Amino acid sequence: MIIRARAVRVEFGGTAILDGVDLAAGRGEIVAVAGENGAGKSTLLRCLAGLQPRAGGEVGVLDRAPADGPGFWRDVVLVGDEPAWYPGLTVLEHLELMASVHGGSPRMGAEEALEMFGLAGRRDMAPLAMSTGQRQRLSLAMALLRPSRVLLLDEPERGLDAAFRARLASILAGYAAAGGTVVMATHDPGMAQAAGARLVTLEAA
Ligand SMILES: Nc1ncnc2c1ncn2[C@@H]1O[C@H](COP(=O)(O)OP(=O)(O)OP(=O)(O)O)[C@@H](O)[C@H]1O
Repeated sequence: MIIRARAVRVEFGGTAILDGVDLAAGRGEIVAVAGENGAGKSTLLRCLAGLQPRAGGEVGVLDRAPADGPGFWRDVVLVGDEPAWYPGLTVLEHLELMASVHGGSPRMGAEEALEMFGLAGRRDMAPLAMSTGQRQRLSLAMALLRPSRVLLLDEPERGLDAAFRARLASILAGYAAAGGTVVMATHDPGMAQAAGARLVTLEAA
């Protein structure tokens, strides 16, 4: 198993938000976590990313405990809240920066990412001058350009139009077909199904 969470418990202020949560994802698998607002999907993803202290249970990612350190983030990509954009850098330059930081082995070139994510016409813009959905496309493009083995996505469909959600489903299916593992929180079961995801529902604790 690439990802294994067992009996996870998270508390905020003494109240359990997650209790007895199990989740597993293998190589080449996409797991979509559904559930009502507040069920704890983002919290679970943060546990998998090693960013959320647990009151109980175990979490393993790539056979080790997730830890917020460079070794971990070389294999794992988390796309959650909107990232901070670098002032003065264009859309293309953000992608080039990501490609160069990741040591000459990006999963695709910056130009290819622009095409794949429908941003070719926005290449010279500042990210903050783009729409919400366009900025989400750029977040995803930067995540998919990096070499990785695990993608953790928190509502990746956020702000995306229907046509691009369909494209995202096929991009994620391709990532999994190449051996990657995806866990995503989502409110779009159709997109999850189109990606070939296994759907699990998180009940509020
Ligand atoms: N830092 C925090 N302090 C206190 N409570 C928190 C904190 N973070 C999250 N919570 C609570 O934990 C619960 C789960 O939140 P979480 O964001 O994980 O839910 P979610 O399933 O991702 O929801 P949504 O579908 O709205 O994104 C919520 O009730 C929220 O209020």
